[in-house]
Amino acid sequence: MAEWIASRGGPVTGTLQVPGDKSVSHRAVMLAAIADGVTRIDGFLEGEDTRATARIFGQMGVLIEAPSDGTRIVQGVGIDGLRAPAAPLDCGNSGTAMRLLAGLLAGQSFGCELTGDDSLSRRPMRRVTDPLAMMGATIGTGEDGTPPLRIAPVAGLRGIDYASPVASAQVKSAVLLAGLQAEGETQVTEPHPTRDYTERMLRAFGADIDYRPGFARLRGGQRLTACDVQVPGDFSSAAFALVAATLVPGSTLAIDHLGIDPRRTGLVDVLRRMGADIDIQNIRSGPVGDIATLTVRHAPLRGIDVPMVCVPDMIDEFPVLFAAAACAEGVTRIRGAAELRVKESDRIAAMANGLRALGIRVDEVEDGADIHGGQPQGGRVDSLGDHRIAMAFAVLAQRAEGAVRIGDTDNVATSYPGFEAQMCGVGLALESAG
Ligand SMILES: O=C(O)C1=C[C@@H](OP(=O)(O)O)[C@@H](O)[C@H](O)C1
Ligand SMILES: C=C(OP(=O)(O)O)C(=O)O
Repeated sequence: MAEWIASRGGPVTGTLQVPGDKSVSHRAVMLAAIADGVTRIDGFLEGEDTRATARIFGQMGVLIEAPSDGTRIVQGVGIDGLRAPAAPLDCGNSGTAMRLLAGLLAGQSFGCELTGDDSLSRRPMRRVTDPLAMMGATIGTGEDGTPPLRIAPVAGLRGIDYASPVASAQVKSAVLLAGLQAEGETQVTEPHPTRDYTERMLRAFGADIDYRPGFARLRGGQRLTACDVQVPGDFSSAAFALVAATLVPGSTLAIDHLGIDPRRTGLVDVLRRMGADIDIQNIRSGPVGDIATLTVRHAPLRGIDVPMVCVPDMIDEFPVLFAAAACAEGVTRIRGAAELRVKESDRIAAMANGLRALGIRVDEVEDGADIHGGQPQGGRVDSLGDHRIAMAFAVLAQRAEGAVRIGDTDNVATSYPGFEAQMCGVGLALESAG
């Protein structure tokens, strides 16, 4: 099991271009595979999660070439062209892969099994299997609605009008992907708008889909047409360097070619409220949302009450927000974030325990925490195999009094391959242990 030692580095400086967006990369492969024609994907995230998605379509007879890093050429087989896989489909660590594939495969005429690693095997799947069952799918789960998912062949699905109880782009996307193959219309409403890449990309692939924040509707039986995809940099990956540059005195960092969709950039709003100095420049529009250059300079932070309305727009950024809050003056209060408990780890507990080990007071509640900012000490923390927890502590260590040893860091490659090298390149002190 890999470990890191992270400690105070120099100021965070230079220009960075982070790897491609994970959400867009998953969807690009999925839609390209079931479209008619050949799709070229550039900027594809070479992470373990998105590679698992590509591998799974290979198992179902889709030819996907990788002429160079970050490029995929997908020979689409059409919505009715997937072949029954001979073996279980391993989603690895990826909730996005498993939940979206559950929707995409629920209406197929062949059965299959979706499996995952230990972390994914503990995550809740009823949030997708319940609405898919309402559409006529038969999906068996393990105890407590956990993976593996055993999807039975069906003769057809029927559209539904689904009011999702949870603000989750994965749930919305699973229902829409099933709806594409269902009879009649499928409609999804959300308690709070979430990232709309599935809607945007379905439209780019030629589907007739009606959507606005918190709402999407499409007609079943539509075919998709291949459409080249240029994947922007992943804001969730950029968040680590963004916070590191904010925390370390003397820093000025530019992050280029970054997706800045408002459903993803809640952290920018929250950090600015805490006192951060972040500029967004050179905004240009792309098919999956605007891209821009972010420039961030060091600034002292103060604790705030994080507005609950921001939570879905920064759902993957909470680990690194905990790190920022630990170095802020005063208390940062997070509420309405219970979803964090069912990610790759229980991210509230993982961050609270790690911060306490470094001398920071954290009062945990079911749906959040109060983080009492102070001076983090060196020490040992466990990332519990969760990529974002590992990266968040590497950032926090840049302000710690003493080295921070971070356990179980292998899964960083699921979302941010090359994190160590990129972070060292802009000034962070981070090395593999032993
Ligand atoms: O749809 C997506 O690509 C994602 C949605 C979010 O999950 P939820 O839908 O569970 O909020 C996010 O945490 C995940 O990293 C990616
Ligand atoms: C929650 C995450 O991903 P997923 O749900 O795809 O495993 C994440 O990347 O932080």
